[in-house]
Amino acid sequence: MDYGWEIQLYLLLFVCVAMFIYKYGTESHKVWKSAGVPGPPPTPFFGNIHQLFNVEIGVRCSVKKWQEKYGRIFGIYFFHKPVLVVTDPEAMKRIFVKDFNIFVDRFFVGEGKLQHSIIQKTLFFAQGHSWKRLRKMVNPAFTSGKLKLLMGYINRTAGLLSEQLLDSAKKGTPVEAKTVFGAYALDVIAGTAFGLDINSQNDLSNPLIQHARSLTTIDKIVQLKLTIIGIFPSLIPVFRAFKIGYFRYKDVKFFRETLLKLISEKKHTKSEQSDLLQLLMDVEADPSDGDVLCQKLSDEEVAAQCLLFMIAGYDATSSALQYFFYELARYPQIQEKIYSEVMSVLGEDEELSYESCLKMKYLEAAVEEILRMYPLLHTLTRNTVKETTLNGMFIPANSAVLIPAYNVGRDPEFFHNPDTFIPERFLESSKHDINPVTFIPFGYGPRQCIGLRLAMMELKIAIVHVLRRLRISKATPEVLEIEDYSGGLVSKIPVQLFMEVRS
Ligand code: HEM
Repeated sequence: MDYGWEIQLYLLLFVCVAMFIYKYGTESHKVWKSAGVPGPPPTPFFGNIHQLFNVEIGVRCSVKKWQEKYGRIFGIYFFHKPVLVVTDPEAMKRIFVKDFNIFVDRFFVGEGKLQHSIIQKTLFFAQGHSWKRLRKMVNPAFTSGKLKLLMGYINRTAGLLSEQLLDSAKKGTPVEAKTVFGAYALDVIAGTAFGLDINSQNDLSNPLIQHARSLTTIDKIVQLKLTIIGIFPSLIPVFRAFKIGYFRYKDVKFFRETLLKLISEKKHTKSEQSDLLQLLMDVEADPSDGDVLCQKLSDEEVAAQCLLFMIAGYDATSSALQYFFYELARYPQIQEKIYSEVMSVLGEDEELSYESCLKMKYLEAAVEEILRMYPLLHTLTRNTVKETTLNGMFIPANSAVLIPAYNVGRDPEFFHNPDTFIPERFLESSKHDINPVTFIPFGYGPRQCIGLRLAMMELKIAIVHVLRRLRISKATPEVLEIEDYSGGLVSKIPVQLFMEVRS
Protein backbone atom coordinates (compact mmCIF):
# COMPACT_ATOMS: atom_id res chain seq x y z
CA MET A 1 0.00 0.00 0.00
CA ASP A 2 1.15 3.55 -0.66
CA TYR A 3 1.15 5.65 2.55
CA GLY A 4 3.02 8.55 0.89
CA TRP A 5 0.17 11.06 1.04
CA GLU A 6 -0.61 10.18 4.68
CA ILE A 7 3.01 10.74 5.72
CA GLN A 8 2.99 14.08 3.89
CA LEU A 9 -0.23 15.06 5.66
CA TYR A 10 1.22 14.18 9.08
CA LEU A 11 4.40 16.08 8.22
CA LEU A 12 2.39 19.12 7.18
CA LEU A 13 0.35 18.89 10.38
CA PHE A 14 3.53 18.58 12.44
CA VAL A 15 5.09 21.62 10.73
CA CYS A 16 1.88 23.66 11.27
CA VAL A 17 1.73 22.73 14.97
CA ALA A 18 5.47 23.44 15.41
CA MET A 19 5.05 26.84 13.68
CA PHE A 20 2.05 27.65 15.85
CA ILE A 21 3.92 26.73 19.04
CA TYR A 22 6.98 28.71 17.95
CA LYS A 23 4.79 31.73 17.15
CA TYR A 24 3.11 31.44 20.57
CA GLY A 25 6.52 31.31 22.23
CA THR A 26 8.04 34.27 20.37
CA GLU A 27 5.15 36.52 19.23
CA SER A 28 5.37 38.87 22.20
CA HIS A 29 9.16 39.10 22.04
CA LYS A 30 9.19 41.83 19.39
CA VAL A 31 8.09 44.72 21.59
CA TRP A 32 11.46 46.10 22.71
CA LYS A 33 13.13 45.69 19.34
CA SER A 34 10.42 47.68 17.59
CA ALA A 35 10.46 50.33 20.35
CA GLY A 36 14.23 50.74 19.98
CA VAL A 37 14.91 49.59 23.56
CA PRO A 38 18.20 47.67 23.90
CA GLY A 39 18.43 44.38 25.77
CA PRO A 40 19.55 40.75 25.72
CA PRO A 41 17.95 38.46 23.12
CA PRO A 42 15.03 36.44 24.55
CA THR A 43 14.57 32.66 24.38
CA PRO A 44 11.21 31.38 23.01
CA PHE A 45 8.59 30.97 25.79
CA PHE A 46 10.93 31.88 28.66
CA GLY A 47 12.08 35.28 27.46
CA ASN A 48 15.03 36.15 29.73
CA ILE A 49 13.66 34.78 33.00
CA HIS A 50 16.10 31.84 33.14
CA GLN A 51 19.01 34.24 32.62
CA LEU A 52 17.72 36.72 35.23
CA PHE A 53 17.08 34.07 37.88
CA ASN A 54 20.32 32.25 37.03
CA VAL A 55 21.04 30.08 40.08
CA GLU A 56 24.81 30.37 39.54
CA ILE A 57 25.09 34.16 39.58
CA GLY A 58 21.70 35.41 40.85
CA VAL A 59 19.48 38.32 39.86
CA ARG A 60 21.94 40.97 41.10
CA CYS A 61 24.82 39.82 38.89
CA SER A 62 22.59 39.26 35.84
CA VAL A 63 21.29 42.84 36.12
CA LYS A 64 24.82 44.20 36.66
CA LYS A 65 26.12 42.41 33.56
CA TRP A 66 23.25 43.64 31.40
CA GLN A 67 23.51 47.18 32.75
CA GLU A 68 27.20 47.26 31.78
CA LYS A 69 26.29 46.11 28.27
CA TYR A 70 23.00 47.90 27.56
CA GLY A 71 22.97 50.94 29.89
CA ARG A 72 20.69 52.09 32.72
CA ILE A 73 17.44 51.32 30.88
CA PHE A 74 17.03 48.05 29.01
CA GLY A 75 14.28 45.65 28.05
CA ILE A 76 13.91 41.96 28.92
CA TYR A 77 10.98 39.52 28.98
CA PHE A 78 9.41 37.56 31.81
CA PHE A 79 8.09 34.71 29.69
CA HIS A 80 5.77 36.69 27.34
CA LYS A 81 5.72 39.91 29.33
CA PRO A 82 7.87 42.90 28.31
CA VAL A 83 9.82 44.15 31.32
CA LEU A 84 11.85 47.34 31.49
CA VAL A 85 14.80 47.34 33.90
CA VAL A 86 15.65 50.83 35.15
CA THR A 87 18.57 52.10 37.28
CA ASP A 88 18.65 55.67 35.94
CA PRO A 89 17.78 58.09 38.80
CA GLU A 90 15.78 60.55 36.67
CA ALA A 91 13.74 57.75 35.08
CA MET A 92 13.23 56.18 38.53
CA LYS A 93 11.88 59.49 39.84
CA ARG A 94 9.41 59.61 36.96
CA ILE A 95 8.25 56.05 37.62
CA PHE A 96 7.97 56.37 41.41
CA VAL A 97 6.60 59.92 41.63
CA LYS A 98 6.11 62.20 38.62
CA ASP A 99 4.21 59.71 36.44
CA PHE A 100 2.90 57.73 39.40
CA ASN A 101 -0.58 57.50 37.86
CA ILE A 102 0.87 55.54 34.92
CA PHE A 103 3.04 53.31 37.16
CA VAL A 104 0.61 52.98 40.08
CA ASP A 105 0.36 49.15 40.13
CA ARG A 106 2.92 46.52 41.00
CA PHE A 107 3.76 43.75 38.59
CA PHE A 108 3.32 40.10 39.59
CA VAL A 109 3.71 36.96 37.50
CA GLY A 110 0.12 35.87 36.75
CA GLU A 111 -0.97 39.53 37.21
CA GLY A 112 -1.62 38.81 40.91
CA LYS A 113 -4.56 36.59 40.03
CA LEU A 114 -2.78 33.54 41.41
CA GLN A 115 -3.84 34.57 44.90
CA HIS A 116 -6.44 33.77 47.47
CA SER A 117 -9.04 36.55 47.20
CA ILE A 118 -8.12 37.96 50.62
CA ILE A 119 -4.52 38.48 49.45
CA GLN A 120 -5.79 40.43 46.44
CA LYS A 121 -7.50 42.80 48.87
CA THR A 122 -4.23 43.77 50.57
CA LEU A 123 -2.46 47.07 49.99
CA PHE A 124 0.53 45.31 48.45
CA PHE A 125 -1.51 43.56 45.74
CA ALA A 126 -4.39 46.04 45.29
CA GLN A 127 -4.43 48.05 42.08
CA GLY A 128 -5.44 51.48 40.80
CA HIS A 129 -8.45 53.02 42.47
CA SER A 130 -8.87 50.19 45.00
CA TRP A 131 -5.28 50.73 46.16
CA LYS A 132 -5.77 54.53 46.45
CA ARG A 133 -8.85 54.07 48.59
CA LEU A 134 -7.19 51.48 50.83
CA ARG A 135 -4.01 53.50 51.29
CA LYS A 136 -6.00 56.58 52.35
CA MET A 137 -7.89 54.52 54.90
CA VAL A 138 -4.85 52.68 56.28
CA ASN A 139 -2.38 55.62 56.44
CA PRO A 140 -3.80 57.11 59.68
CA ALA A 141 -2.99 53.89 61.57
CA PHE A 142 0.74 54.57 60.99
CA THR A 143 1.15 58.15 62.26
CA SER A 144 3.87 58.86 64.85
CA GLY A 145 1.15 59.37 67.50
CA LYS A 146 -0.17 55.84 66.86
CA LEU A 147 3.37 54.48 66.74
CA LYS A 148 4.09 55.84 70.23
CA LEU A 149 1.20 53.75 71.56
CA LEU A 150 2.99 50.59 70.36
CA MET A 151 6.34 51.46 72.02
CA GLY A 152 5.59 49.71 75.32
CA TYR A 153 4.80 46.41 73.67
CA ILE A 154 7.86 46.51 71.36
CA ASN A 155 10.10 47.42 74.31
CA ARG A 156 8.86 44.45 76.34
CA THR A 157 9.36 42.08 73.40
CA ALA A 158 12.88 43.40 72.78
CA GLY A 159 13.57 42.88 76.49
CA LEU A 160 12.68 39.19 76.07
CA LEU A 161 14.97 38.99 73.04
CA SER A 162 17.92 40.35 75.00
CA GLU A 163 17.20 37.92 77.88
CA GLN A 164 17.34 35.02 75.46
CA LEU A 165 20.59 36.18 73.90
CA LEU A 166 22.07 36.81 77.34
CA ASP A 167 21.33 33.21 78.28
CA SER A 168 23.16 31.92 75.18
CA ALA A 169 26.09 34.28 75.80
CA LYS A 170 26.43 33.02 79.40
CA LYS A 171 26.44 29.43 78.16
CA GLY A 172 28.94 30.37 75.46
CA THR A 173 26.69 29.03 72.69
CA PRO A 174 26.09 30.89 69.42
CA VAL A 175 22.56 31.69 68.19
CA GLU A 176 21.13 31.27 64.73
CA ALA A 177 20.35 34.88 63.83
CA LYS A 178 17.37 34.33 61.52
CA THR A 179 15.61 32.09 64.05
CA VAL A 180 15.92 34.37 67.10
CA PHE A 181 15.19 37.58 65.20
CA GLY A 182 12.36 35.85 63.32
CA ALA A 183 10.73 34.99 66.66
CA TYR A 184 11.17 38.61 67.83
CA ALA A 185 9.69 39.99 64.57
CA LEU A 186 6.75 37.60 64.80
CA ASP A 187 6.04 38.53 68.42
CA VAL A 188 6.18 42.23 67.57
CA ILE A 189 3.86 41.91 64.58
CA ALA A 190 1.40 39.62 66.38
CA GLY A 191 1.26 42.11 69.27
CA THR A 192 1.19 45.34 67.28
CA ALA A 193 -1.00 44.18 64.40
CA PHE A 194 -3.33 41.61 66.00
CA GLY A 195 -3.08 42.50 69.71
CA LEU A 196 -1.99 38.90 70.46
CA ASP A 197 0.77 38.03 72.91
CA ILE A 198 2.09 34.80 71.33
CA ASN A 199 5.57 34.72 72.90
CA SER A 200 7.13 32.70 70.09
CA GLN A 201 10.55 33.49 71.55
CA ASN A 202 9.85 30.96 74.31
CA ASP A 203 7.09 28.73 72.95
CA LEU A 204 7.03 27.53 69.35
CA SER A 205 3.93 25.35 69.71
CA ASN A 206 1.41 28.12 68.89
CA PRO A 207 -0.23 27.22 65.52
CA LEU A 208 0.02 30.88 64.51
CA ILE A 209 3.81 30.53 64.52
CA GLN A 210 3.75 27.39 62.39
CA HIS A 211 1.41 28.97 59.84
CA ALA A 212 3.33 32.27 59.79
CA ARG A 213 6.60 30.46 59.07
CA SER A 214 5.07 28.32 56.38
CA LEU A 215 3.33 31.34 54.80
CA THR A 216 6.53 33.36 54.53
CA THR A 217 8.67 30.57 53.07
CA ILE A 218 9.18 30.83 49.33
CA ASP A 219 10.29 27.42 48.11
CA LYS A 220 10.90 25.60 44.84
CA ILE A 221 7.19 24.66 44.55
CA VAL A 222 6.22 28.35 44.46
CA GLN A 223 8.85 28.96 41.80
CA LEU A 224 7.52 26.03 39.76
CA LYS A 225 3.94 27.37 39.99
CA LEU A 226 5.11 30.80 38.81
CA THR A 227 7.05 29.28 35.90
CA ILE A 228 4.02 27.32 34.68
CA ILE A 229 1.76 30.37 34.98
CA GLY A 230 4.36 32.55 33.28
CA ILE A 231 4.47 30.31 30.22
CA PHE A 232 0.77 29.45 30.15
CA PRO A 233 -1.14 32.37 31.75
CA SER A 234 -4.41 30.82 30.53
CA LEU A 235 -3.96 28.12 33.21
CA ILE A 236 -4.67 30.63 36.02
CA PRO A 237 -8.37 29.62 36.34
CA VAL A 238 -7.31 25.96 36.60
CA PHE A 239 -4.82 26.78 39.37
CA ARG A 240 -7.47 28.82 41.15
CA ALA A 241 -10.03 26.02 40.85
CA PHE A 242 -7.59 23.66 42.57
CA LYS A 243 -6.77 26.29 45.22
CA ILE A 244 -3.15 26.54 44.11
CA GLY A 245 -1.81 30.02 44.83
CA TYR A 246 1.43 31.87 45.46
CA PHE A 247 0.85 31.48 49.20
CA ARG A 248 -0.33 28.14 50.60
CA TYR A 249 -4.12 28.14 50.85
CA LYS A 250 -4.18 26.34 54.19
CA ASP A 251 -2.05 29.07 55.80
CA VAL A 252 -4.06 31.89 54.26
CA LYS A 253 -7.29 30.19 55.30
CA PHE A 254 -6.00 29.79 58.87
CA PHE A 255 -5.15 33.50 59.15
CA ARG A 256 -8.35 34.63 57.48
CA GLU A 257 -10.47 32.64 59.93
CA THR A 258 -8.37 33.63 62.97
CA LEU A 259 -8.48 37.31 62.07
CA LEU A 260 -12.21 37.37 61.27
CA LYS A 261 -12.85 35.70 64.64
CA LEU A 262 -10.68 38.28 66.39
CA ILE A 263 -12.54 41.11 64.65
CA SER A 264 -15.88 39.68 65.69
CA GLU A 265 -14.69 39.31 69.32
CA LYS A 266 -13.37 42.87 69.37
CA LYS A 267 -16.73 44.15 68.14
CA HIS A 268 -18.46 42.55 71.10
CA THR A 269 -15.98 43.57 73.80
CA LYS A 270 -15.35 47.32 73.72
CA SER A 271 -11.54 47.31 73.48
CA GLU A 272 -9.15 50.05 74.61
CA GLN A 273 -6.28 48.35 72.74
CA SER A 274 -4.27 50.33 70.21
CA ASP A 275 -3.19 47.47 67.93
CA LEU A 276 -3.37 48.02 64.17
CA LEU A 277 -6.39 45.70 63.84
CA GLN A 278 -8.38 47.90 66.24
CA LEU A 279 -7.15 51.10 64.55
CA LEU A 280 -8.27 49.81 61.14
CA MET A 281 -11.65 48.74 62.53
CA ASP A 282 -12.11 52.29 63.86
CA VAL A 283 -11.08 54.05 60.61
CA GLU A 284 -13.85 56.21 59.22
CA ALA A 285 -13.61 57.56 55.68
CA ASP A 286 -13.82 61.30 55.20
CA PRO A 287 -17.35 61.88 53.80
CA SER A 288 -16.18 65.05 51.98
CA ASP A 289 -13.66 62.97 50.02
CA GLY A 290 -15.30 62.02 46.74
CA ASP A 291 -12.61 59.40 46.10
CA VAL A 292 -13.57 57.25 49.05
CA LEU A 293 -16.83 55.81 47.80
CA CYS A 294 -17.28 52.97 50.17
CA GLN A 295 -17.02 54.12 53.75
CA LYS A 296 -15.57 51.91 56.53
CA LEU A 297 -13.22 49.05 55.68
CA SER A 298 -15.08 45.74 55.59
CA ASP A 299 -14.08 43.00 58.08
CA GLU A 300 -12.47 41.07 55.23
CA GLU A 301 -10.43 44.16 54.23
CA VAL A 302 -9.26 44.75 57.82
CA ALA A 303 -8.26 41.08 58.11
CA ALA A 304 -6.46 41.29 54.74
CA GLN A 305 -4.30 44.27 55.79
CA CYS A 306 -3.34 42.67 59.11
CA LEU A 307 -2.38 39.46 57.37
CA LEU A 308 -0.22 41.48 54.99
CA PHE A 309 1.46 43.34 57.88
CA MET A 310 2.56 39.98 59.19
CA ILE A 311 3.94 38.80 55.86
CA ALA A 312 5.60 42.18 55.21
CA GLY A 313 7.01 42.67 58.71
CA TYR A 314 8.27 39.18 59.57
CA ASP A 315 10.95 38.42 57.02
CA ALA A 316 12.11 41.97 56.32
CA THR A 317 12.68 42.81 59.99
CA SER A 318 14.41 39.57 60.91
CA SER A 319 16.66 39.76 57.83
CA ALA A 320 17.66 43.34 58.58
CA LEU A 321 18.60 42.41 62.17
CA GLN A 322 20.55 39.39 60.97
CA TYR A 323 22.65 41.46 58.56
CA PHE A 324 23.01 44.29 61.07
CA PHE A 325 24.56 42.13 63.78
CA TYR A 326 26.62 40.25 61.21
CA GLU A 327 28.26 43.53 60.09
CA LEU A 328 28.71 44.68 63.71
CA ALA A 329 30.79 41.59 64.38
CA ARG A 330 32.99 42.52 61.42
CA TYR A 331 33.25 46.19 62.42
CA PRO A 332 33.83 46.30 66.23
CA GLN A 333 34.64 50.06 66.18
CA ILE A 334 31.19 50.77 64.71
CA GLN A 335 29.60 48.49 67.32
CA GLU A 336 31.34 50.42 70.13
CA LYS A 337 30.33 53.76 68.61
CA ILE A 338 26.67 52.71 68.62
CA TYR A 339 27.03 51.35 72.17
CA SER A 340 28.54 54.67 73.34
CA GLU A 341 25.68 56.60 71.76
CA VAL A 342 23.10 54.33 73.40
CA MET A 343 24.75 54.74 76.81
CA SER A 344 25.11 58.50 76.46
CA VAL A 345 21.43 58.92 75.56
CA LEU A 346 20.07 56.38 78.06
CA GLY A 347 22.63 55.53 80.73
CA GLU A 348 22.39 52.22 82.61
CA ASP A 349 18.76 52.19 83.68
CA GLU A 350 16.63 54.56 81.68
CA GLU A 351 13.66 53.01 79.80
CA LEU A 352 13.86 53.50 76.07
CA SER A 353 11.24 56.03 74.95
CA TYR A 354 10.10 57.13 71.49
CA GLU A 355 11.92 60.45 71.96
CA SER A 356 15.22 58.91 73.11
CA CYS A 357 15.09 56.55 70.15
CA LEU A 358 14.91 59.56 67.82
CA LYS A 359 17.99 61.08 69.47
CA MET A 360 20.23 58.13 68.44
CA LYS A 361 21.37 59.52 65.10
CA TYR A 362 24.38 57.26 64.63
CA LEU A 363 22.26 54.18 65.30
CA GLU A 364 19.71 55.38 62.74
CA ALA A 365 22.48 55.96 60.18
CA ALA A 366 23.85 52.45 60.80
CA VAL A 367 20.39 50.88 60.30
CA GLU A 368 19.90 52.83 57.06
CA GLU A 369 23.33 51.71 55.88
CA ILE A 370 22.41 48.05 56.48
CA LEU A 371 19.16 48.47 54.58
CA ARG A 372 21.08 50.05 51.69
CA MET A 373 23.46 47.10 51.60
CA TYR A 374 20.84 44.39 52.15
CA PRO A 375 17.38 45.47 50.92
CA LEU A 376 15.25 42.37 51.50
CA LEU A 377 13.05 43.22 48.50
CA HIS A 378 16.01 43.43 46.16
CA THR A 379 13.83 44.31 43.18
CA LEU A 380 10.82 46.65 43.15
CA THR A 381 8.17 46.33 40.48
CA ARG A 382 5.62 48.51 38.73
CA ASN A 383 3.23 47.97 35.80
CA THR A 384 2.17 50.56 33.21
CA VAL A 385 -1.58 51.18 33.07
CA LYS A 386 -1.19 52.96 29.71
CA GLU A 387 1.48 53.52 27.08
CA THR A 388 4.12 56.15 27.76
CA THR A 389 7.68 57.18 26.92
CA LEU A 390 10.71 57.10 29.18
CA ASN A 391 13.96 58.85 28.17
CA GLY A 392 12.60 58.93 24.61
CA MET A 393 11.83 55.19 24.56
CA PHE A 394 8.31 53.99 23.85
CA ILE A 395 6.84 51.80 26.62
CA PRO A 396 3.62 49.96 25.73
CA ALA A 397 0.66 49.70 28.11
CA ASN A 398 0.76 46.71 30.48
CA SER A 399 4.57 46.50 30.50
CA ALA A 400 6.36 45.70 33.72
CA VAL A 401 9.11 47.80 35.24
CA LEU A 402 11.82 46.38 37.51
CA ILE A 403 13.89 48.64 39.73
CA PRO A 404 16.70 46.59 41.23
CA ALA A 405 17.06 48.15 44.70
CA TYR A 406 20.10 46.03 45.53
CA ASN A 407 22.01 47.07 42.41
CA VAL A 408 21.08 50.74 42.89
CA GLY A 409 22.23 50.63 46.54
CA ARG A 410 25.55 49.00 45.57
CA ASP A 411 26.23 51.24 42.58
CA PRO A 412 29.60 53.07 42.95
CA GLU A 413 28.17 56.03 40.98
CA PHE A 414 25.65 56.59 43.80
CA PHE A 415 27.58 55.36 46.89
CA HIS A 416 31.40 55.41 47.22
CA ASN A 417 32.86 52.08 48.45
CA PRO A 418 29.39 50.55 48.11
CA ASP A 419 30.36 47.14 49.55
CA THR A 420 31.73 48.64 52.76
CA PHE A 421 29.62 49.29 55.87
CA ILE A 422 29.96 53.07 56.41
CA PRO A 423 27.12 54.44 58.60
CA GLU A 424 28.66 57.95 58.45
CA ARG A 425 27.33 58.43 54.90
CA PHE A 426 23.79 58.63 56.34
CA LEU A 427 24.64 61.22 59.03
CA GLU A 428 23.08 64.68 58.60
CA SER A 429 26.49 66.15 57.65
CA SER A 430 26.93 63.97 54.55
CA LYS A 431 23.40 62.77 53.75
CA HIS A 432 22.94 65.60 51.24
CA ASP A 433 25.39 63.78 48.92
CA ILE A 434 22.84 60.97 48.53
CA ASN A 435 20.19 61.28 45.85
CA PRO A 436 17.06 60.14 47.80
CA VAL A 437 15.76 58.07 44.88
CA THR A 438 18.85 55.85 45.08
CA PHE A 439 18.10 54.81 48.68
CA ILE A 440 15.11 52.51 48.22
CA PRO A 441 15.04 49.60 50.70
CA PHE A 442 11.50 50.75 51.58
CA GLY A 443 10.63 51.73 48.01
CA TYR A 444 9.86 55.31 47.03
CA GLY A 445 6.92 57.59 46.28
CA PRO A 446 3.25 57.09 47.18
CA ARG A 447 3.63 53.29 47.15
CA GLN A 448 6.53 53.31 49.57
CA CYS A 449 6.36 50.88 52.53
CA ILE A 450 3.60 52.02 54.88
CA GLY A 451 5.35 50.32 57.81
CA LEU A 452 8.66 52.21 57.36
CA ARG A 453 8.55 54.10 60.67
CA LEU A 454 7.26 51.10 62.62
CA ALA A 455 9.99 48.92 61.10
CA MET A 456 12.75 51.45 61.87
CA MET A 457 11.49 51.74 65.44
CA GLU A 458 11.29 47.95 65.84
CA LEU A 459 14.84 47.52 64.54
CA LYS A 460 16.31 50.28 66.69
CA ILE A 461 14.59 49.07 69.86
CA ALA A 462 15.89 45.52 69.37
CA ILE A 463 19.43 46.77 68.74
CA VAL A 464 19.42 49.03 71.82
CA HIS A 465 18.21 46.22 74.08
CA VAL A 466 20.81 43.78 72.75
CA LEU A 467 23.83 46.10 72.67
CA ARG A 468 23.18 47.45 76.15
CA ARG A 469 23.86 43.99 77.58
CA LEU A 470 25.95 42.18 74.97
CA ARG A 471 28.86 42.54 72.60
CA ILE A 472 28.74 40.62 69.32
CA SER A 473 32.19 39.04 69.23
CA LYS A 474 32.07 36.92 66.10
CA ALA A 475 29.73 35.96 63.27
CA THR A 476 29.86 33.09 60.81
CA PRO A 477 30.14 32.30 57.91
CA GLU A 478 33.35 34.24 57.29
CA VAL A 479 32.23 35.11 53.78
CA LEU A 480 28.55 35.88 53.42
CA GLU A 481 27.17 34.31 50.25
CA ILE A 482 23.69 35.48 49.33
CA GLU A 483 20.99 33.88 47.20
CA ASP A 484 18.46 36.20 45.63
CA TYR A 485 16.44 34.13 43.20
CA SER A 486 13.77 33.06 45.70
CA GLY A 487 12.33 36.56 46.17
CA GLY A 488 14.45 37.96 49.01
CA LEU A 489 18.11 38.21 49.99
CA VAL A 490 18.88 34.99 51.83
CA SER A 491 22.19 33.93 53.34
CA LYS A 492 23.20 30.57 51.78
CA ILE A 493 24.57 29.38 55.12
CA PRO A 494 22.62 30.40 58.26
CA VAL A 495 24.30 33.28 60.09
CA GLN A 496 25.48 32.37 63.61
CA LEU A 497 26.25 35.06 66.18
CA PHE A 498 28.68 34.65 69.08
CA MET A 499 28.23 37.06 71.98
CA GLU A 500 29.89 38.21 75.19
CA VAL A 501 28.16 39.69 78.22
CA ARG A 502 29.12 43.35 78.72
CA SER A 503 30.57 43.94 82.16
C1 HEM B 1 12.76 46.31 57.64
C2 HEM B 1 11.49 46.15 57.43
C3 HEM B 1 10.76 46.41 56.13
C4 HEM B 1 11.26 46.62 54.88
C5 HEM B 1 12.72 46.63 54.43
C6 HEM B 1 10.12 46.81 53.99
C7 HEM B 1 10.21 47.06 52.64
C8 HEM B 1 9.13 47.27 51.80
C9 HEM B 1 9.22 47.53 50.38
C10 HEM B 1 10.52 47.58 49.59
C11 HEM B 1 7.97 47.70 49.91
C12 HEM B 1 7.60 48.00 48.45
C13 HEM B 1 7.68 49.50 48.22
C14 HEM B 1 7.53 49.94 46.78
O1 HEM B 1 7.10 49.15 45.95
O2 HEM B 1 7.87 51.11 46.49
C15 HEM B 1 7.06 47.57 51.01
C16 HEM B 1 5.69 47.69 50.92
C17 HEM B 1 4.85 47.53 51.99
N1 HEM B 1 5.22 47.28 53.31
FE1 HEM B 1 7.08 47.11 54.04
N2 HEM B 1 8.98 46.74 54.73
C18 HEM B 1 9.31 46.49 56.05
C19 HEM B 1 8.47 46.36 57.11
C20 HEM B 1 7.11 46.50 57.06
C21 HEM B 1 6.20 46.43 58.19
C22 HEM B 1 6.63 46.22 59.64
C23 HEM B 1 4.94 46.60 57.69
C24 HEM B 1 3.61 46.65 58.40
C25 HEM B 1 3.37 46.59 59.64
C26 HEM B 1 5.04 46.78 56.26
C27 HEM B 1 3.98 46.97 55.41
C28 HEM B 1 4.07 47.18 54.05
C29 HEM B 1 2.92 47.40 53.19
C30 HEM B 1 1.46 47.40 53.62
C31 HEM B 1 3.41 47.62 51.90
C32 HEM B 1 2.60 47.90 50.65
C33 HEM B 1 2.39 49.40 50.52
C34 HEM B 1 1.52 49.82 49.33
O3 HEM B 1 1.53 49.16 48.30
O4 HEM B 1 0.84 50.83 49.47
N3 HEM B 1 6.37 46.71 55.91
N4 HEM B 1 7.80 47.30 52.17
